[in-house]
Amino acid sequence: MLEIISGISVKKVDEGFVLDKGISSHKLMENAALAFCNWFERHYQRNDKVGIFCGHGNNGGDGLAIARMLWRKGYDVIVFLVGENNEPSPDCKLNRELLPDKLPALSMSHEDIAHMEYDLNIVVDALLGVGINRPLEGDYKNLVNKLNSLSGLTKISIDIPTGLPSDDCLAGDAFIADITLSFQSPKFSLLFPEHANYVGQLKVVDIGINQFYLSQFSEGKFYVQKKDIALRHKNFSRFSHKGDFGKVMLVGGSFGSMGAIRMSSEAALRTGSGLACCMVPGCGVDIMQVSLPEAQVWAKKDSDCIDADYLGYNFDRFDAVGVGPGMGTHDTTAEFLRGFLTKYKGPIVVDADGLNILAKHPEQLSLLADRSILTPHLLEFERLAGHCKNHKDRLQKASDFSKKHKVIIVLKGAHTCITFPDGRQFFNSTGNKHMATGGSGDILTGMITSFLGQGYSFENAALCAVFHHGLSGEIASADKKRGTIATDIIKSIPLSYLRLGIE
Ligand SMILES: NC(=O)C1=CN([C@@H]2O[C@H](COP(=O)(O)OP(=O)(O)OC[C@H]3O[C@@H](n4cnc5c(N)ncnc54)[C@H](OP(=O)(O)O)[C@@H]3O)[C@@H](O)[C@H]2O)[C@@H](O)CC1
Ligand SMILES: Nc1ncnc2c1ncn2[C@@H]1O[C@H](COP(=O)(O)OP(=O)(O)O)[C@@H](O)[C@H]1O
Ligand SMILES: [K+]
Repeated sequence: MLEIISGISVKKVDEGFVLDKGISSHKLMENAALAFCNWFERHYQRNDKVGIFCGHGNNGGDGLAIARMLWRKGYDVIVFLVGENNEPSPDCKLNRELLPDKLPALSMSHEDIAHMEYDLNIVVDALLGVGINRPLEGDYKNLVNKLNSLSGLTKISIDIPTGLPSDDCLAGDAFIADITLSFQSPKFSLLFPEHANYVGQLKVVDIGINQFYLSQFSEGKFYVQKKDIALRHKNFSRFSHKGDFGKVMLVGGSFGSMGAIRMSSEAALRTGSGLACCMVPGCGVDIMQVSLPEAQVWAKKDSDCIDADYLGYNFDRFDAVGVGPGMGTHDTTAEFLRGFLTKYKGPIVVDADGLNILAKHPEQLSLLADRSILTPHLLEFERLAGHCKNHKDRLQKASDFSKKHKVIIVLKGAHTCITFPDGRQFFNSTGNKHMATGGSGDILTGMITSFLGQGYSFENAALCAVFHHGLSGEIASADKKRGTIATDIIKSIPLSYLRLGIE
């Protein structure tokens, strides 16, 4: 699991690793540059004209090393030097000296920036990295704004777009990248929705600092990738029966909103549940039975929403229950939820209108069993936890809320963040904007409930479900892009398992 560490710690990791392993900081920079070039070679042609803009710190040093390596590989490279009035860092200085004589390197004066006209296909931003300690000013600011105004070329940031602070929200200007290639672990602020347009696609490349070493600097924040997830799955044997795969109940739906619970239920089945039963109002029985014959249905005749009469049902026969999709927030439904939370002490997932009811009746929060999983999107979270100034504040509030109520918060969005009561936060790496389509959250509810029902720990259920949900979204949208709809994501759940070699 990749550690997400603060900018200050990056510096300590860097210095400590160099001391501990007896390698030079120059060698570490060479590793970083090589990792960048290996990635670059896989994506770009040698006839592309590459402009590499280098500052006076170690980020600039990376850019200079990259320029030298790409030029040696036969790329058409021009280096632009900025901040020459500042004292360069030692490794930046060394890499300036190591630039081959024949490689064009231009010092950018004030005037050059104002009148810059080069025919480039690719701009590489190696101006400033995690060492930024104030908003951009002077030449750096002018150049970043100039580069941002260029269109029709690919813009790549090294480690972090110049101008973005590594742990805080942006104040001022920043480079707008199409792709950001972050070294070793993603910097915290790259995961904030406010910065999405600056970061573009996020890639993380290994530069050889091992995770064991990094874990000394752990701040309890992790970036979850494919290799972290495969091992968290349970193995089922040749003799496994329906019971081993779990019986789950999905509660929700109301007149005119039956699609949500239908999708949650199908997602639970596609995730592998042995049995899925849905509890719906009477008006939804035909819809469920016709559209999802694999699910059992339990309902009260002639009802339009789940009400307190549903409390007579024996929920204890289920291994896990998901509650909320399409359920509405009627008073009688709130009464049901109060009774249900009092009665059922197995693993639960609360989503959508279940969360909206909790926001309207905060006294019900104390009824949640420890480690209940709540899956709010950003707005649902604010209804529960109050207004958030920005994403950093929101993440802190998620941590406080999780600790206070001893629940797991799955804060949905790009890089969905899973927060545990002990303060750990896991950021997901899968998914894309095409998942921002009605119903995709209902699918996640079904998936988490399914994993809980299969006997996964709370942690593994949340992590595996969020990862597969995102990967299913990526697979579904590969050819449908903007036309992707939620049911496409459900159909791709089996393919997501296959990508991880899980049968
Ligand atoms: N372990 C790792 O991950 C590795 C990290 N590596 C790389 O190192 C990068 C971090 O390097 P870094 O610390 O030298 O910082 P960087 O941002 O290049 O320059 C900071 C300089 O800029 C200045 N300055 C600050 N704000 C400013 C402003 N607004 N406008 C103008 N100037 C400003 C400030 O000086 P000041 O002016 O305050 O005296 C300071 O001297 C990291 O992002 C990664 O690319 C890899 O090489 C290897 C392994
Ligand atoms: N830009 C994005 N990148 C990655 N995942 C996204 C993005 N937008 C939305 N998602 C995912 O799609 C789901 C949307 O959930 P939600 O907002 O509850 O939708 P609904 O209420 O329509 O079911 C979440 O799991 C979220 O993480
Ligand atoms: K940069």
